[in-house]
Amino acid sequence: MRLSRTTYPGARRPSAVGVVHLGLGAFHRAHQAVYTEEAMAATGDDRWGICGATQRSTTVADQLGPQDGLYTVSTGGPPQVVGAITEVLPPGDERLTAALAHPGTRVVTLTITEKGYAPGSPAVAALVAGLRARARADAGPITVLSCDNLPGNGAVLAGLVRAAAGDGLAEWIAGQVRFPSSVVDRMVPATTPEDLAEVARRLGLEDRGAVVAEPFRQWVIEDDFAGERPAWERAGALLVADAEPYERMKLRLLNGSHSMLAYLSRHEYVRDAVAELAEPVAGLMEEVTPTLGALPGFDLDAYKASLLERFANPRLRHRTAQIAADGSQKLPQRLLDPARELLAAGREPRWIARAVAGWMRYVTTASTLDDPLADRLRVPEPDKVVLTVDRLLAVSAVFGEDLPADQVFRDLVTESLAELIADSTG
Ligand SMILES: NC(=O)c1ccc[n+]([C@@H]2O[C@H](COP(=O)([O-])OP(=O)(O)OC[C@H]3O[C@@H](n4cnc5c(N)ncnc54)[C@H](O)[C@@H]3O)[C@@H](O)[C@H]2O)c1
Ligand SMILES: O=P(O)(O)OC[C@@H](O)[C@@H](O)[C@H](O)[C@H](O)CO
Repeated sequence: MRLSRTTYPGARRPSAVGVVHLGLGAFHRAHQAVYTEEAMAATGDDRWGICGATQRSTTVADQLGPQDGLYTVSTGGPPQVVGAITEVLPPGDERLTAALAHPGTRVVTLTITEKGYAPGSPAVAALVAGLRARARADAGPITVLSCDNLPGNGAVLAGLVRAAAGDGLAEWIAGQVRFPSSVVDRMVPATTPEDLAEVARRLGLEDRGAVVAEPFRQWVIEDDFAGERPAWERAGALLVADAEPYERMKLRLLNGSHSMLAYLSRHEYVRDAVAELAEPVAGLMEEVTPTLGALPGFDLDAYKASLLERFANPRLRHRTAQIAADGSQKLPQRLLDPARELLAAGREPRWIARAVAGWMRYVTTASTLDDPLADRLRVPEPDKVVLTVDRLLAVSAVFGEDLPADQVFRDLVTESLAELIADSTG
């Protein structure tokens, strides 16, 4: 029997939709939806049901629709049923515009992946159509909250929305919409068939929308809302004036290390890769530490140690291939920004160069390349190190104009790539 509000009548039943979410993947279900569920439980304010939409495929709608939006999150103990999602819309569903224009909707959250922030993104187009309808309906203020792994994600999204909306909507957006940045953290691998089988066994019901996550979770949100919001702080979210120091720490230490593991290891899962690569990962973390802003009272050494433990979590089947995908969209904020800052300070970003060389080996040797810039990342003779480094550094959408011109960086990457190729052929 399948999980649904009929077979599991005890699930939370929000009284209204208060949040619209774009990009209803595994991460939203294990992160923002859980915070929202717990905020409703803590306050008794049940108006914060989530209307979730997908832009790319009908898979999630097919999984969650027949389950009335219910699914489970497993972090080690028994699967927990989450009832916060009340509507699931497949790509192109016209109800999305109506939901964004409804006065009860006060917040839009997004997890549309890094490439979802490219100009012309369908998610941004859908958001702008909804905001236009909301302005016409005079439905009141709304907060647009990016939850993707990008620096300054609020400002980036605001820029895309303003550009797509044009002058006609500019005044309304300026008065009615806020775009706070937020930093999100919880490792949530794509669900595997083994995970689904285990959840079915433990729950006694089939759950095709199940997600498996690590126990740790963090959400740092800039406290700049246009109107009401769920009391996420009651579920542990941190409301701050400026998320940037958290963002640097998380993107550079956690996500930078994740990418290094994905490109330097041949293991299928992160948990095994980290056993092999503990030294380079620790080296990378030390190397980027001078580029992190001050976080008074925060124990950085404990955080770094905890990351190594989190990566090694034996319950997580986090595939290195999933993290390696879309590298052209991830390298700049995870590895290249800190490299620039280290170079400017006269330091050699050796471990970053090694991770970048790992990416170069990966994009030139992978049998299929899952990356929006895949066509530009093909190199005719991948065994020729200098040529490969030349060709890939010239992709300015990834490396800008400055890094290719930096001889120290070029030499470090060339040396590392030569070593990696020698290691894999020798
Ligand atoms: N999974 C994690 O551990 C994790 C942790 C922190 C942050 N995040 C953030 O959440 C994002 C999504 O992760 P996930 O695990 O849910 O992935 P997922 O593959 O399960 O879901 C991705 C969602 O993004 C949508 N999407 C993909 N490409 C898009 C595009 N070009 N335009 C608009 N929408 C697009 C898909 O339709 C899907 O709904 C990540 O890219 C990251 O920014 C994930
Ligand atoms: O989800 P992505 O594709 O942006 O990146 C994969 C991982 O590096 C990342 O998702 C981490 O699991 C996450 O950022 C942990 O909070």
